[in-house]
Amino acid sequence: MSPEDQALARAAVAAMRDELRAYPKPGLVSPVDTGAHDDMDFDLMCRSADSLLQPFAALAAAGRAAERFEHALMPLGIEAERGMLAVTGGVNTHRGAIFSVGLMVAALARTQALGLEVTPIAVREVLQDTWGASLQAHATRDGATSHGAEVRRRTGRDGARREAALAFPSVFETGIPAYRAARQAGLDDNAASIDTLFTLMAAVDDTTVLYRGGLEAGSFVRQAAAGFLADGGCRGNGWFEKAQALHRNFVERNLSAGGCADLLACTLLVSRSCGESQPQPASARSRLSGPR
Ligand SMILES: CC(C)(COP(=O)(O)OP(=O)(O)OC[C@H]1O[C@@H](n2cnc3c(N)ncnc32)[C@H](O[C@H]2O[C@H](COP(=O)(O)OP(=O)(O)OP(=O)(O)O)[C@@H](O)[C@H]2O)[C@@H]1O)[C@@H](O)C(=O)NCCC(=O)NCCS
Ligand SMILES: Nc1ncnc2[nH]cnc12
Repeated sequence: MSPEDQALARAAVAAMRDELRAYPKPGLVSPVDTGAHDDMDFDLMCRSADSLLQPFAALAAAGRAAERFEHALMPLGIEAERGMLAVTGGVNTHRGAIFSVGLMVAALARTQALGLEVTPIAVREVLQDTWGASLQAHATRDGATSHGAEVRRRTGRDGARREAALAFPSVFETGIPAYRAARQAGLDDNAASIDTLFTLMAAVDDTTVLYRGGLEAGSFVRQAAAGFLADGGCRGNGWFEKAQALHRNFVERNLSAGGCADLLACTLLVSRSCGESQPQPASARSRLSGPR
């Protein structure tokens, strides 16, 4: 594995840790509380993210060499899932992230290897050209016993595998533009991440929500997120308290959009790898972010 592969793996884990640190995220785990989860907390999730350093470096190396999804990327992903479950004592902390962030890592590495300028458009095109056909086959593969497959049978809604087959519209058409606009408006990294999370929640069919609460819960999450954004999102007055109130509401309803959290991590990884997020001066940070 090259130093470039290792750097990409470190960037991926950093993006996942930043997603974890962001607060307030409705129903999700953060340093403040465990949200709507009784089997995982912030420390466990950080250990889970850290366990992915070596697997992501291996995925970067495989991606750089344009190795095939079925023969290289998928077995590496399954191996990473095994490692994660060993670290967490069997709790599914990051199965979705291994898949989505792992594919971003592979696509970023391949984009570098081709000598292309690393932009969101280039990364998406490389993902599509290199693994698009395999990801489409993966999306329609029958016989999976996952929660996502059960949601598909019960509701007809698709999740992570369809998202990948379409080369992650939620990341490239929703998350990255939202994060870019939020940073350009002067929001600090926490507020921009929360604003992006709400934008994703308003747009995505998240199978973790649909598994727990069915289509009704899916509509509630999308409407709650759209309402927050219509009120100004993280640019509006009192956004922090409003997001905290929604967080409490989601916990009461036992809802949490784990898939959107993964898509936020993908957004942070690709945005930063494409040089889209520069650190801000401390004065702007304290002016725009709510209390932590
Ligand atoms: C492709 C797989 C991810 C399998 O996908 P499938 O949909 O068949 O199965 P699930 O096991 O349900 O996993 C999907 C996970 O993806 C996240 N997700 C959900 N909706 C979306 C979406 N629209 N777009 C993208 N991603 C989405 C989500 O992951 C997060 O939530 C998990 C934790 O949530 P929690 O509520 O706690 O859920 P559980 O523990 O399951 O249940 P309870 O607590 O309620 O009891 C956590 O994983 C987050 O990351 C979905 O869970 C994939 O597994 C696969 O094919 N793997 C093979 C390896 C591979 O190919 N890797 C590729 C390497 S590049
Ligand atoms: N912060 C978080 N809380 C719960 N599930 C998640 N999956 C990925 N990130 C998560």
